[in-house]
Amino acid sequence: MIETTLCFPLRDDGDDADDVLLIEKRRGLGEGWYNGPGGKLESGETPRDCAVRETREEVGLDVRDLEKAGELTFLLDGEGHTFCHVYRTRSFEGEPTSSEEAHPEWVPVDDVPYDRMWDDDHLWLPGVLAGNTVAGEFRFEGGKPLDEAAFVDHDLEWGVSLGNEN
Ligand SMILES: Nc1[nH]c(=O)nc2c1ncn2[C@H]1C[C@H](O)[C@@H](COP(=O)(O)OP(=O)(O)OP(=O)(O)O)O1
Repeated sequence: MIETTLCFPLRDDGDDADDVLLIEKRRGLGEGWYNGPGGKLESGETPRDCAVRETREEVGLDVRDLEKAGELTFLLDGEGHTFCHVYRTRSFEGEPTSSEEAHPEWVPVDDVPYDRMWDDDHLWLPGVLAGNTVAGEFRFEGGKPLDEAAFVDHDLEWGVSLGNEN
């Protein structure tokens, strides 16, 4: 199974609500859709280090103090395809900048474009952005690539204890 990360930087919008930093993905899996910065673990890398590296590479933001918010398993035709570690943070330095991989955009958490994201995101991302923790399994069918397969069903567990060691 491919091991991946997603990181959701949050900032106070100055009006008692939050913005989240999303990217419009410019290439690879999920191209053209919005998501958090993130990607595949390199060999020997911890998930947390991967989330920090990918966020720096994709949007030029140095994130710190990542809080583990979710563990998601994506199955394709009954087999494990991707395991994804999800983080959020309010601690970062720098200004988001576009790269070849991603175009960043601060978006109000109540205005996340779920219609332009993976079909599973509206099920778990609102809770993650509200501070909850989640473990989820999402089943896709129809063959590779995953972003052309159909999302068929899922199981979710909220308020899970994820520890902070990875
Ligand atoms: N169903 C799904 N819902 C979701 O929100 N994110 C998903 C997802 N399935 C995969 N992802 C995320 C995990 C990971 O951050 C990203 C895919 O990883 P990568 O960006 O590394 O993939 P790429 O094919 O672009 O890889 P590279 O060619 O190495 O850049 O998509």
